[in-house]
Amino acid sequence: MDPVVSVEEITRFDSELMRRGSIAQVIDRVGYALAQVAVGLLGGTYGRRVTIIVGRGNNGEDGRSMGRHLERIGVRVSVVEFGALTSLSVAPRADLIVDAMVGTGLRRPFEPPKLSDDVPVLSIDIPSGISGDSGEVMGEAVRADYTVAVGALKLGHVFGAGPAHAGRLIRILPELRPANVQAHLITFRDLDAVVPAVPSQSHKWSAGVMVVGGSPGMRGSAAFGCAAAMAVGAGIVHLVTRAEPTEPVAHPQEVVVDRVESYFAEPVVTASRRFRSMVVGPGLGGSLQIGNFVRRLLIDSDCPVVLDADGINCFRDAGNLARTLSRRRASTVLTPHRGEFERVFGTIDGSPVEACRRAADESGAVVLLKGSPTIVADPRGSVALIAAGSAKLASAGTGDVLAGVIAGFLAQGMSAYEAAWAGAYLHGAAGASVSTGKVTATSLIEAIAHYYGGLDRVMPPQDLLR
Ligand SMILES: NC(=O)C1=CN([C@@H]2O[C@H](COP(=O)(O)OP(=O)(O)OC[C@H]3O[C@@H](n4cnc5c(N)ncnc54)[C@H](O)[C@@H]3O)[C@@H](O)[C@H]2O)[C@@H](O)CC1
Repeated sequence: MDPVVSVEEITRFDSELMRRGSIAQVIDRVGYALAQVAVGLLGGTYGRRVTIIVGRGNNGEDGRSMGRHLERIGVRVSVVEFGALTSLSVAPRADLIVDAMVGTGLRRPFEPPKLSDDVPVLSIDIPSGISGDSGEVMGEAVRADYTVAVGALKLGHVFGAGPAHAGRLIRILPELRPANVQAHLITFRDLDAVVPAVPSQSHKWSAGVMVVGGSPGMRGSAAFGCAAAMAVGAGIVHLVTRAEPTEPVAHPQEVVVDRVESYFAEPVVTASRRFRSMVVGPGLGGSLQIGNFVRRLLIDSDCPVVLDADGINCFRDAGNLARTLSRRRASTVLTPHRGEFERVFGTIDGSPVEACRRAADESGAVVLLKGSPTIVADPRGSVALIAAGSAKLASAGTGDVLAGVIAGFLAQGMSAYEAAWAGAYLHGAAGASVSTGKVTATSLIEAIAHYYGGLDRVMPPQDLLR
């Protein structure tokens, strides 16, 4: 897991360095490490020319320090003050332009000089003009070919326009970060380390998953959840679904279908005792009776639950949801998209990470907010960020697949927090590996089964840091 810090966290850390009088040494180390990266990119030092555009803060100081180290090893360096510059587009005599104009200290809309399109640009820490917290462009922003993150990644590397402006992200001096960072970026190594090994003594009920969902005319979602749980190793999957007596129920062949005419909690609670996890919600529909059914099921069942879609929608607000969840004896993972999240927990008008952390604290559940990146917050305060996804995943049914994957992991004994972030990473990484333009729920399930089956062989093509 790679720590990801907010601007507030890093500013506090820098102030502490200044208070201890060690900022100058730190900047010297940063400059040395940056110079090493530049030499690697330039393929040597002899005859190489680097133009460094510096601002007035520590980001600019990093640039100056880098320049001194490059000069020492024979690179021809020109340092240009950002304020004195309007254009670098006319015949820049450089092999590399370094953007050290403004880093995490960005406070107002930025107006970059025009940089040449022909010379690669390396941004120090974060491209100038990108907010270190939201990743949004403030005014205009530099489009870098390389961004060298100093110390920990910043939220702005992962959110908003940050990834698109950063180019290839390289990190130096990872130890330069505050202690007790709460947000972490999930990487392929993390998934690889937690995926459950199948125990030699296992039988199908060791990892049974029950999916409760579907209503007349809304069959697909629950079926996708079932297939996804099987793809990641669920031993047996039962689908409890409401259907008209004559209606065919689409589902994978291996799934056992318990067709009910109405949703009543008691028999489902009794049946749930054999299962290790449940998905509640996909295609369930909404009515007073369904709301009561979901509440009863959550309170009376001892199974870890992934509460998705209509399962979340049947709660009026966060207080209403928290009251029910506080009576549960097992863990809960909520998997809202932004609309579902805001309807229950209120509009996100600041940091989505903070909003998600508050929602987890308020509800006592692990909250997974789908997006780019997906955020998973644990009620104990940890936050995982998953940037493995791709825009190709925005298609009907992919959310149901995610709920099924998480339930499959829960059934194999993973904690709710771990199952949620590992599920989101696998879902995103497998989705991004599909070569067709758009990912359908069916192709995604196949990709997940393939990716999961060969975890020890596949390489992670889309991690931010390589
Ligand atoms: N652990 C770390 O991450 C460390 C980070 N360091 C560097 O320190 C940087 C942060 O330094 P500072 O807090 O001094 O902040 P910056 O240097 O990023 O920015 C502050 C300066 O930029 C100006 N500024 C703000 N918005 C502007 C805009 N829109 N247009 C033009 N100028 C603008 C301010 O007036 C101020 O002069 C990091 O980005 C990184 O490069 C290192 O120097 C120390 C260790």
